[in-house]
Amino acid sequence: MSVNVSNTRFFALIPCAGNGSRAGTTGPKQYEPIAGRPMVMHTLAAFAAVKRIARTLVVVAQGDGFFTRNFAPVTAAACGGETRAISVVNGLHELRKVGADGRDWVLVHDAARCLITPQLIDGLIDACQEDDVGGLLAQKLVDTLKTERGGRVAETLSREDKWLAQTPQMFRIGRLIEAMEQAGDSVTDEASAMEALGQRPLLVPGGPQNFKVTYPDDFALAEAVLKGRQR
Ligand SMILES: Nc1ccn([C@@H]2O[C@H](COP(=O)(O)OP(=O)(O)OP(=O)(O)O)[C@@H](O)[C@H]2O)c(=O)n1
Ligand SMILES: C[C@](O)(CO)[C@H](O)COP(=O)(O)O
Repeated sequence: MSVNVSNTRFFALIPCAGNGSRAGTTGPKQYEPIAGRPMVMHTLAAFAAVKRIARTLVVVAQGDGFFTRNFAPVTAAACGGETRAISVVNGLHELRKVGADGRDWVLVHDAARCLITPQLIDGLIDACQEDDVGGLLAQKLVDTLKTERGGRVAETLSREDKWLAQTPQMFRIGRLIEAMEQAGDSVTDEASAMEALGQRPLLVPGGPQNFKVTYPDDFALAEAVLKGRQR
């Protein structure tokens, strides 16, 4: 059964309060320069280009002065928590405080996925806006999948039904708050919180370029892609 989409709005929530401990940077990785500007500014530029997004809220760590200094055209809330899940829940409550309705949609997207494009965001909205549950960008597994025991292969699994979860992940704000609060502080994405409520989010093909900058080598790759797009 599809839902009435006429009055619902779309919000974006960008968790940006991590330390980037795997990235090997001196400060939080999301502010490292990539292709001429801080990583998170590429992420925000993609969302700014999607006109049907009513408002973008960036969740930063307490004491983070980046958005004050940079006067970025976004709302920043210093309500980041110990884990990504806590940052997201706090951000969702902040969205409700600034006027979002529980039935409005939210697209939660990692600041660290700075190669997201307006086309991918629009594609996710188009695919999910009439769905009862919502969904996420994801990438079908291309490699052969092994499990490991003691440094050796334990088993080769079928890759036919395996996808890598990406962001944005798009759900109704009210239901997502309920799901995230029940799932707890260590859940690693929004879809798994919804799954724990018995929901089956839509898998919407993203792309290999929408990777999360996580390890030191990822910065050069992200820079090459962004510079390629600027040409
Ligand atoms: N407590 C946290 C942890 C993460 N994030 C954000 O969630 C996104 C995905 O997290 P990840 O890439 O794992 O970032 P970090 O937690 O910063 O990295 P690491 O695990 O290497 O420390 C990032 O945009 C990050 O800033 C957040 O808002 N609050
Ligand atoms: C949400 C996410 O980017 C989907 O792949 C991922 O789960 C974030 O996890 P991390 O452990 O914070 O890197």
